Amino acid sequence: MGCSPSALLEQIHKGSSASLDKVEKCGGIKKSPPVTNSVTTATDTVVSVNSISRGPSKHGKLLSMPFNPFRRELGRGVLHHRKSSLALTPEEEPFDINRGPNETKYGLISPTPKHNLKLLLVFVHPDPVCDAFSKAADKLGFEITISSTNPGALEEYNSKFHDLVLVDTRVKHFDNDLLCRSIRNTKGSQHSVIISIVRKSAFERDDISIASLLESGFNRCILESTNVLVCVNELILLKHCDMRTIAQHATCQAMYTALDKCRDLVIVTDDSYKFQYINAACEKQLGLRQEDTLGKTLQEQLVYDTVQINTMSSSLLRGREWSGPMTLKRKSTQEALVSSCRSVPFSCAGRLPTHFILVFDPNPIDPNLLSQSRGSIHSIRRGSTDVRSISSDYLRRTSLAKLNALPLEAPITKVIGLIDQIRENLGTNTQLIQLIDKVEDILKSSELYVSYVKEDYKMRVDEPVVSDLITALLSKTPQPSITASSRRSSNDSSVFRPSRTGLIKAPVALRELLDSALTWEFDIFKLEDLSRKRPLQHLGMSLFNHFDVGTTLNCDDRTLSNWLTVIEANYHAENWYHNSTHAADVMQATAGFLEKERMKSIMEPLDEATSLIAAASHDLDHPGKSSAFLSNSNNPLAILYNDVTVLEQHHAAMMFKLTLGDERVNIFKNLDRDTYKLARHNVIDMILATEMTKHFEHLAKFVNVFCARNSGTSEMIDSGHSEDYSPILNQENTTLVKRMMIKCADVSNPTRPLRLCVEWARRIAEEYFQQTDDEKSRGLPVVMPMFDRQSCSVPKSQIGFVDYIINDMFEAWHAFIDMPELLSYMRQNYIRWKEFDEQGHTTLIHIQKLQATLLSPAVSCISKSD
Ligand SMILES: Nc1ncnc2c1ncn2[C@@H]1O[C@@H]2COP(=O)(O)O[C@H]2[C@H]1O
Repeated sequence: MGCSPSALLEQIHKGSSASLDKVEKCGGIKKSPPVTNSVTTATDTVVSVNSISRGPSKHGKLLSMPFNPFRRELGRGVLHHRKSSLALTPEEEPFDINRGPNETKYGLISPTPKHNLKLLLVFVHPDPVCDAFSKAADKLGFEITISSTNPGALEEYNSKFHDLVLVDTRVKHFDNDLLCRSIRNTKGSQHSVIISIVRKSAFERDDISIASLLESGFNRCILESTNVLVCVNELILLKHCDMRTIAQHATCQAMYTALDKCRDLVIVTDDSYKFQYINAACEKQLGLRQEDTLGKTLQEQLVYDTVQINTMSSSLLRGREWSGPMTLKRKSTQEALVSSCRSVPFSCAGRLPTHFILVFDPNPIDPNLLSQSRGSIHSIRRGSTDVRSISSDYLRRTSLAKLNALPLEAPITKVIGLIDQIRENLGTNTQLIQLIDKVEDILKSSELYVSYVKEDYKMRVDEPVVSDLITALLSKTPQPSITASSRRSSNDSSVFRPSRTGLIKAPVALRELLDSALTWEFDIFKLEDLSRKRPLQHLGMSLFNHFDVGTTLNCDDRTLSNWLTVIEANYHAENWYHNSTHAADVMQATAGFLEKERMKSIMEPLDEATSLIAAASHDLDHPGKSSAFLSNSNNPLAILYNDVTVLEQHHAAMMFKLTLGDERVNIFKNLDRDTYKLARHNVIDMILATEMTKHFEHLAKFVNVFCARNSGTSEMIDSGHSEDYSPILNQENTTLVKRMMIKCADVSNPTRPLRLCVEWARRIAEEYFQQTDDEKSRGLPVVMPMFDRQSCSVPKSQIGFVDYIINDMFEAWHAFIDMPELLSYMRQNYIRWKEFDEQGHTTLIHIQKLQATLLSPAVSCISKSD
């Protein structure tokens, strides 16, 4: 589009902040009723302004512009203290950051834009009124000429072309009408404002002399005054209303001339698409005549498809520009043509758009070009218009082009690029094109997974205890933490103190137990017992050895052992659930997963090492309280992490702080910079993935990539192992696997043998109950009221946990990693929880009794010694 007529039009309307109220030749942009020459008193505060359109313009289309100078001045202080924003020239206009969108500054065309305003005072007898106006003009920086004779005044005017002429008409010393007519007959006088000063009494009777004054060419009559301030006020009004309007008039003339000469097709409508103006190119190319279009709508005359209009309206009515192809009909031939359209809303008054400007490219879009990629063109040829698809295609193309031009390579840009390629090859299959369009629209959403959780999932939870649990786990409520002092356990230390014996030599029973460290039935509670609550130290070293982590990190055993010691010391032994036994359990599960063939084929040694490290430290320094509790207690950690992923951020940060804080525990010290960076990234990413509020996001991403070929996870499970899908194993997908792995390890307890599963359930329930107790005693909001030790049904909570969190995740995970034992334990345990519930074994006491009887072999290892 060559020159930018829409911008030109905007200049006129926005710059003037005025409404264009009259199009003489053929109607036009209407907003306010036309006003006539009028009279104001110098003491009036509200000013009505006369029309200054004198004589038909060349194009005959415009205009007079009523304008309230106070509109933008209210609340801005005394006018003469600053340059007014109602400037006559662009240079005068100050930069105003508070300017609204409809008040955008544009220059006004003015014959002599930069000069000081020139005032001619015509007073036969200079008197106090003359004096007052003279002083006022001086204050405003006008260049003043005073004349006391008629011919003298004319001569002065002819030599200086004053912007403003004030004629004392109170006494008929000479023919005021004649003077005014003579000035008006001077070439260029249309740029001058001529004002008659009349007596106060002139308005008290029906004075026909006023009418005759206006008739002879005076713009306005104002009242005599000897008060300088009143005169200042009057002159300001004259400057900003009358004189500015002249400049606006000139600007409009210029702009409309430009519009009539430009090649683009320009249409101005009101907000109901009634024609207000069409330019010459529009008349010529579309076979329309301005006269015929007046009062008619765009739909009646030009655009027949309301869908197109509606699409455009949704943007315009919200004050936004719109662009897209539009199918127009040539009046003369009834031929349809598709033209690229840009439309802009603007407002003459108020905030809502009052008018729309539509600018069409003069070169119609070649329908064949559209048909090459979209089936929709066939409908255009037939005369009907599948505009929605054309339009969306056009927008897609432009947005894609923009996207491609950006120096970005996000997965979504790649995907959208691929989708576009697919669309290009779909030929005329409109159904598939529509599907692809839908897919693209959905993918463009930034909340791809979150909304699924919000909308659908939680609503299905009807059991109160489950609802409490799921809401607490999944809700993105802030996650503060407890105070630093209470975070330390009695034996912990953030600085490593080397043990005198160096590497710990495990007793035989413990070593024997560790021989089974890679089995899914591994008895972690026995390890807790045998290791005297240092399971992480022993199991960790054993697993590090097994996976040769020392070699991968180029790190000696002592440092690895020291690291485990420090990490374990920074778990809170007093926590029922989130202690180092849980860390060891997660590490053990991770090791079990890493042993599987599928994982071995994916994981590099550094992946294995960092996965074990992440598992061991994933809940480091956990305060034993849920995120919601911590949020409500305004803990410094919540402040530090701005309530976002507080605990997980802290676990990860704490791990690096401890590790890097002492060379003797720094297991990364021998890595080169790049490897360290990668290791650090891996560990942080995995720890952060354990945040439950992102549970479904991680699960869905994993399922999308690794289970996508099958219609659902259950199908994959039932059909056994899925050799049939092999997603690309790039770094991004490996990351998804590692996230899923640590997530599954983190909540694997319901998939362990019943004895272990029940003990974990008891421990987590105990931790939740303690939280509820704490909340009550501290007067904090009770986050999970159903987790009350008196009334909570532990089996119900476990059934819900499996139903809503565990089942889908482990089905998907099994489908990937091939561990049927996960599902069989999960299902057996589930049945047992149902039985316990039916039998009324619901409270912790009941569960403990069951542990002592039914689950007795583990009794000695699973009871919690202090
Ligand atoms: N058996 C369980 N019953 C209920 N909630 C559990 C169970 N196991 C784990 N969780 C919750 O799942 C969460 C996973 O992340 P966290 O380890 O931070 O905290 C864990 C517990 O809040």
